[in-house]
Amino acid sequence: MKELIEKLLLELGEDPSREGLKNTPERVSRSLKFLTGGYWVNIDELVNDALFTDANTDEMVIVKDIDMFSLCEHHMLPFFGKAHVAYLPDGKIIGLSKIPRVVDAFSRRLQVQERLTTQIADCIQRVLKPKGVAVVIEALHLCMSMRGVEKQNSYTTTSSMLGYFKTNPSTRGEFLSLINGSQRYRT
Ligand SMILES: Nc1nc2c(ncn2[C@@H]2O[C@H](COP(=O)(O)OP(=O)(O)OP(=O)(O)O)[C@@H](O)[C@H]2O)c(=O)[nH]1
Ligand SMILES: [Zn+2]
Repeated sequence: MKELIEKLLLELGEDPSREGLKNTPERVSRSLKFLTGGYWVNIDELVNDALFTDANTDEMVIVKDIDMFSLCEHHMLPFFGKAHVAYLPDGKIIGLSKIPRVVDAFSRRLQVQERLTTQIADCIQRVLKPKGVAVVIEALHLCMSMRGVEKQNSYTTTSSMLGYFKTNPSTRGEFLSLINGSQRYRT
């Protein structure tokens, strides 16, 4: 990858041997590997030690305002914002930290926001088998703000509702009202 980055710098009209760029191919390569590290995450290993039996919890669990950073697959530019994830337990709960970890595992790839949203929901549904899962992501796409159509404040919201969140309007309504005071709206 380092050689490719060096070639890219040349194509851009830069001098890869100048002081500031000398280690750039190495840095970019490390950085890109981190930003796409989600391809190598084994989701089952990630969550399996943190699934707990709990017959008493049957109310909605929500983790909201999870920072997410991803790369759009069309331009390889960042899109970033907040993810809100909820589930309705059915005899099992998941370690809370695993929810942001699942968000990271699917964010750190080349993505479109819609697919990222469904992958997170499908993953939680598959490993936890709850009565329902809801995921909402609000994000700003740099490919729409620093280039292209150049709109600075246009957030994109996507959602994926499974189980009760899809079939039961009051469950969906409760989730949406609980995330309505989310960080993005407060700032
Ligand atoms: N649906 C969806 N589209 C996205 C996402 N990220 C970027 N895009 C869009 O992907 C499209 C790619 O369109 P093209 O016309 O092939 O690319 P382009 O000429 O660079 O388009 P502009 O961005 O309009 O300049 C653009 O409309 C982007 O806004 C995403 O997460 N979801
Ligand atoms: Zn893009």
